[in-house]
Amino acid sequence: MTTTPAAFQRCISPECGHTYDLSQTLVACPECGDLLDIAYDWDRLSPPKTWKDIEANWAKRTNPLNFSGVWRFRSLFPFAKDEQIVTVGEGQTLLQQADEVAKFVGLNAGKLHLQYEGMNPSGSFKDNGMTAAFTHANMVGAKRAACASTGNTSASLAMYCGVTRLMKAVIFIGSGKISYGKLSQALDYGALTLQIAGDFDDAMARVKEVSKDMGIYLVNSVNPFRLEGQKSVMFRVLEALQWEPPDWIVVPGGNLGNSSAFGKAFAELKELGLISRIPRLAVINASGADTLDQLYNQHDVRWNDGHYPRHKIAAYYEKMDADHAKASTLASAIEINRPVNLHKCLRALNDCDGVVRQVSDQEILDAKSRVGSGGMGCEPASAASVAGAKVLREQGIIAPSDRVVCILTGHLLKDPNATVAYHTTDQETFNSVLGSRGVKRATFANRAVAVKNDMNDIVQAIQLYG
Ligand SMILES: Cc1ncc(COP(=O)(O)O)c(C=O)c1O
Repeated sequence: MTTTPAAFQRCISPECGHTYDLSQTLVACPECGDLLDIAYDWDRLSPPKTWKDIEANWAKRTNPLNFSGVWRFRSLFPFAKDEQIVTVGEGQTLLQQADEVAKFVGLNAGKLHLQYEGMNPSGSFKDNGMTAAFTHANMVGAKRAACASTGNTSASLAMYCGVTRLMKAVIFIGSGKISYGKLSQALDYGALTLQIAGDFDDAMARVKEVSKDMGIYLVNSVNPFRLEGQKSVMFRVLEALQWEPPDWIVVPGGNLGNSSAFGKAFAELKELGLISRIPRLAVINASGADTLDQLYNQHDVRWNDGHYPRHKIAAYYEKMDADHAKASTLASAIEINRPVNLHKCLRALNDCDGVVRQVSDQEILDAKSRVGSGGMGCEPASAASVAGAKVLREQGIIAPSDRVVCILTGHLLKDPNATVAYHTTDQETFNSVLGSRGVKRATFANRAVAVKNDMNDIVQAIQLYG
């Protein structure tokens, strides 16, 4: 008789590979300190054999689990019983063909798709993973949940706590390191919000310590359950493309949870025989927070069957500390110098024949304005994906005929300051918000026209500019 459960936690290091029961609350392997995966013994779980098997599960949309764009794929991450799942209807997001943005990127018409994760209930992709972590927190009877955040994780956690009343949210943010849109969510949804002196990396180190000491459930993406939910972004992309994998997935890289989750999703889908080809993955750093790009492209750090060069990574961080280097980009959501999922991301890059690039704040804002002109828009960090796709196109790594999916991770209204400053005619506002970050011009600005409250002047302005 087997005693190992069909779903369990497992250390990602092949040298360790220790497994743990789902009932344990862990954010690192107790044996070796590396990251943990949720693993499945598929032979005992009778996984779906075809996409039709999966679709059959969601015929009943009145079941909230099938309404959720995350949980309707639950047969691909079966760690919870239906009655344990906590959902607020997350993941109702859209893959949209974007021909105007394709022109900007340098792709043929019909070849660029934008995955609008800003349409989630809290306005960012985080809800995909939060519903999964929150479900696990509920399974283990947590009463408090905590995170460090650049703003979107905290908004999402605060929302799940506010809606369900199942636990209390404790949020750590670096002081001055969060946009007002995101801060307003945490405050309004009733989270205990701790602004600590320091940046995200400082807040992350603290929340880990405090959670351990006080037995608070940690929902940052070091929590392996988060990434199980985030796999569903790729399931929805495939669904929208009639289950035909694109050539490229391009995603902004901050803590590297998305990229790690996407790589895991594709590796598992291939193992299950649901796809025959894995798309290539491009992870895009902001230039002011480029740890992955530096390690991958300058220091040749690779997954190497799980034997990644720890000494090189440690030396890089030691130098960063010695130099007192701090991340700095107006894409505040990815202003992170110590990405917690680095090792998993290296695995994803290996599995998806990946590439890493960095883009400047100027490139991010120009790309953002092109996305916005398409009518939905995104926050600055999200536009790193589009800016990165453009760079890869220019370098000839992405071909004009490749089918590319860029992930738009957060809603335009999360950070209106950057957007308004980009379009402003007021030099002082431009300089204080953008100029200070090295942004020199608003290439695609759509300036407001100042006009007297006078019928003739208004008509003239419309005739002139409209
Ligand atoms: C809008 C947005 N984009 C991208 C990221 C980075 O995602 P990841 O940490 O999965 O790399 C974040 C993380 O906070 C985010 O809020």
